[in-house]
Amino acid sequence: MIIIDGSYGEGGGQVLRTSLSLAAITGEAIRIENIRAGRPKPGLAAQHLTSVRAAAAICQAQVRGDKLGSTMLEFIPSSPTLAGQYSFDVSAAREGGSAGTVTLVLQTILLPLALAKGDSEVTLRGGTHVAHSPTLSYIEQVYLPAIALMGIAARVKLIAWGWYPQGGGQAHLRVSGDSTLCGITLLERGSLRLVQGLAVVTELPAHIPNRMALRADNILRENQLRANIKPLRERGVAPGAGIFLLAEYKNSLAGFSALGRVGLPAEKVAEIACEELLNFHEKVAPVDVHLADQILLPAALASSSSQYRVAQISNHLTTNAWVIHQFGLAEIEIDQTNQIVTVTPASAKTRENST
Ligand SMILES: Nc1ncnc2c1ncn2[C@@H]1O[C@H](COP(=O)(O)OP(=O)(O)OP(=O)(O)O)[C@@H](O)[C@H]1O
Repeated sequence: MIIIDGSYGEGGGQVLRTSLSLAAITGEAIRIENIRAGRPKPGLAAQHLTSVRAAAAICQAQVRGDKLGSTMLEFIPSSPTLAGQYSFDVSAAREGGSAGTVTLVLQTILLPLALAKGDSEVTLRGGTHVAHSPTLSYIEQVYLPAIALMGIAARVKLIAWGWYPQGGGQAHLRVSGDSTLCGITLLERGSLRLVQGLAVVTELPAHIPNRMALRADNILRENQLRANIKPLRERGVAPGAGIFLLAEYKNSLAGFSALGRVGLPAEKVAEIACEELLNFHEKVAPVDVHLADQILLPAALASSSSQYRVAQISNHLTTNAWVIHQFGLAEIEIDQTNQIVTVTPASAKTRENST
C-alpha cells in the first residue's frame, strides 16, 4: 500500500485527486493521511468526496474514510478501470447541496478512462465555473486541446451553467479509451494570433455581459492585442457572471478567467481577467501556471519524455511532481532558473536504457 501524506507541499485537494487517478491507473492500494491539512477546513469537502466516489466507481475500489470532513482515506482498486456510462453529482455529496466544481472530478477520472479499454460517457452535476479551479471553459479550450497533443481524445459539453453558491450546473464528457500517451515539447509559444473571449451571464440583465465585453475589448486593444470578445446572456438555475479569455498563440493556448459577484462592477471583472492575460503575455512561456500542474500527470504516463516551459512554478506544480514520484512513475526535473519542466516517464527510461 502506498501511503501519501496529504499535508505535503500545497496540502490541498490535488494531492488527493492525483493519488486517486494514479491508484485507478496502476491498481495500487493507497492510504492518504492528513487530507487537505493545508486548508482552513481540512478533510474531504463535497467536491473531493465526489472525486473519491467517481474514482471508486470506475475501478470498483473498496474505500474506507469516504465521508465529509474525513482526513484519512483508504482506497483499494479491485479491477482495472472500466469504461462505460457514469453519472456523478457533487451536490449529492452534502446535505443542502454544494457548488463544488465538476471540473476537478472530471480531471480525476479522465486519464484512467482514456487508458481503459473502450469509450466512456460521463454526466457531471455541480459547479461548472467556480473560483480557484479550472472553469469548464478552461477545460474545453485549454486543457483538452493540450492533452489531445499527448494522445487523449475527449470532448466536453456544457449543458447548464453552475456558479457559486447554488451550483446546479451540468456537463457531459466523452472519452475515447485505449489511448497511448506520448510526450509533449512546448518550449516556444510563437506569436499571439488572437484573444477569443466570452463574457457571459445567466439570469442577469444584458448590459452586464455587454459592459464586461466592451471593457475587455478596450483593454486588450490598448495593449495592441487582437481580440474578439462576445457577450452572451443565457438562462440558468441562478444568477451568475464571468469572463473567459483564451490567448491563442502559434504553438499553445492559455486561459484566463474572472467571475462576477454581488458588488463587483462588470468592468472590474473584465479587468481582473485581462490583467492575468497581460501578465502572462509579458513573459515568453507557452504554458500558463495552471496548465503547468495539470499536464504533469499525462506527461508522467506517456511513452516518451516531455519538456515544457511554464510562466510560473507554483506549489501545485511541485506538489503534484512529489505525488507522482511517490508512485515511482517518472523522473521530474523542475529547472527554476529557466522555468522548464522535464518529465522522463519510467517506461521511457527503461526503453532508452535498453537501446
Ligand atoms: N483560474 C484557474 N484556471 C485553471 N485552473 C485553475 C485555476 N485556478 C486553479 N486551477 C487549478 O485547480 C486545481 C486546484 O487544486 P487544489 O488542490 O487547490 O484544489 P481543491 O481541491 O479545490 O482544493 P482546496 O480546497 O484543497 O484548495 C489546480 O490544478 C490548479 O491549477
